[in-house]
Amino acid sequence: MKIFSAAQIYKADKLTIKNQQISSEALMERAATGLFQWLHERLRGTSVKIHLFCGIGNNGGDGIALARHLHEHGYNVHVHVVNYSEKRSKDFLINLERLKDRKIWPDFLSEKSTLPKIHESDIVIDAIFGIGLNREPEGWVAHLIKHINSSGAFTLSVDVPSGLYSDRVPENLEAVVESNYVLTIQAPKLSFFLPQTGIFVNQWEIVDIGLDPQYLEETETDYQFITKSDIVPLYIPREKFAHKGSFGHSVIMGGSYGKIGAVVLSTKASLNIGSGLVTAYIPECGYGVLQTAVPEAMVVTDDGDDHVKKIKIPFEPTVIGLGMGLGTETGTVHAISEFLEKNKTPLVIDADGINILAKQPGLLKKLPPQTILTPHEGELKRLLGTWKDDFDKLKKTMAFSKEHDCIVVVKGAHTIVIYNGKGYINSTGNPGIATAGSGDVLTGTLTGLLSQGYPALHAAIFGVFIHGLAGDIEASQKGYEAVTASSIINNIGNAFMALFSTKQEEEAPSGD
Ligand SMILES: NC(=O)C1=CN([C@@H]2O[C@H](COP(=O)(O)OP(=O)(O)OC[C@H]3O[C@@H](n4cnc5c(N)ncnc54)[C@H](OP(=O)(O)O)[C@@H]3O)[C@@H](O)[C@H]2O)[C@@H](O)CC1
Ligand SMILES: Nc1ncnc2c1ncn2[C@@H]1O[C@H](COP(=O)(O)OP(=O)(O)O)[C@@H](O)[C@H]1O
Ligand SMILES: [K+]
Repeated sequence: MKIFSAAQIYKADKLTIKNQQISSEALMERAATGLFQWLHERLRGTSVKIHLFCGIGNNGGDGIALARHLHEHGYNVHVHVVNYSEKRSKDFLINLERLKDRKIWPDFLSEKSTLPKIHESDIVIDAIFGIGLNREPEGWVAHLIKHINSSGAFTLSVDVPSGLYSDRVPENLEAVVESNYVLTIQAPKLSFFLPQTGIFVNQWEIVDIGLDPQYLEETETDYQFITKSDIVPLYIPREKFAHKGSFGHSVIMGGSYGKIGAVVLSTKASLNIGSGLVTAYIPECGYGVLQTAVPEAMVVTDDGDDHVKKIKIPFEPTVIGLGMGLGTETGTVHAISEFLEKNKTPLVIDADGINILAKQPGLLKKLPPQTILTPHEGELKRLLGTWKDDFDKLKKTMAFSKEHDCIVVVKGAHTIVIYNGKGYINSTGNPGIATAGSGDVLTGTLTGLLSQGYPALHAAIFGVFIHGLAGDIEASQKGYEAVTASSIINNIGNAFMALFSTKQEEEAPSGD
């Protein structure tokens, strides 16, 4: 699902009006109808008090038009126009007149107004600012937003939570509506998915207003929200006469005294995602553990007892996943540097592997093309240095990925795969996955996909999705707290099954 910029949405808007020969006001009516239907299906005519806070632009226009529909169906509506500017939009004014024709008189809020009382059991519709927000709200509007946030009332935002930009972090985080639900017009916005701005969006859903399909289809976007329909086509089916050699040989390299479990997890994940053969490359101390914990895997031990210190792999692997639990002992850093200087095998690099690259950035030039790096925020900072905010972080990661021709998997609640100037935002996963070792499972997953011949970018996008889905399946049965890295591995198979389930389920264009 594409994530369009505000400028692209405005362009789609214009083209739709031209190509479908409809007025902008008719387009607003489509939005209002979609919003109304969503609410009406859930409220079913209840007498709950609904406060609509409407700005004076088209976002406000959507709100005013929605108020009319609600009123016509007998709802108890209270319309407050947030009069932050004299520059009212044409379609706002048309809808305001229609409202007045029906004898609904909004109250006009300005700097001097007393704020309306909002009871906890009321509903707030937030249509103050949409994607037209281009500066911080004035003090009194910020104050109103704080008032809404502290009311405790269920808050539904139209298009975006008011005060939230689609592409940058607001200066005053108290001047942003904390939405319970966002009904977003046509496509989600980038800010919904980043930690600093996504906190204002609890759940979201799309209201489809039928913008020009050709434009939507043909326009390239910097970011995509990756859902099941993007993932299924990436799958490589297994052939009947395939044998284990057809699915490659993964090496999982890592571990040190006290951190052998990281390699166990990656090794198991690599097997579970379908790697033909898996060899764990570990220091001597982990031999017994590995052989016992993962009988399917082979083990090659390093000369080092407690940590890796001289890398010798006695065969040619298909792919190597390295770094989990590796440590950064001087001997290990030296061994990894020496190894990377000569290595030509495709790589997935995580954890201490990334930390070693950060310490010796010269090694980045030696990485094979399209090496996959899987940093969490801390590791990414070591690689890139600091950033101003989440948007700057993405820009810097894109530049880094371009410079070194690597795929960067920025891990988080919405993991984002960055490559070739594009960002692929994952839709699966839950806070239960924020648990020790889940990153090791991800590295094993990606390694196992590369081993089977998935192109590197596909492996990253597909693997991140399956990993999150496996965690979702576990959480749906056990709750967030009980999700462990091992339980994610155990659900990889179920995640595949869910991907190809023939159960007729519609893909909901929504997220939380
Ligand atoms: N195709 C679609 O997607 C459709 C979208 N639709 C809806 O339209 C919405 C976008 O509407 P919009 O362009 O009128 O902008 P909106 O957000 O209402 O702001 C209004 C104006 O406020 C101003 N302003 C900005 N910041 C400010 C500030 N801090 N304090 C004070 N003023 C400030 C700024 O004007 P300025 O003063 O800069 O000239 C801005 O233009 C969109 O979110 C969706 O809900 C639907 O109608 C159907 C079709
Ligand atoms: N709030 C969250 N929601 C969903 N997934 C999360 C969340 N927090 C972390 N994750 C996922 O958990 C994994 C953590 O990886 P990492 O920090 O490397 O853990 P470890 O080092 O313990 O293996 C990543 O895949 C990340 O995307
Ligand atoms: K809004």
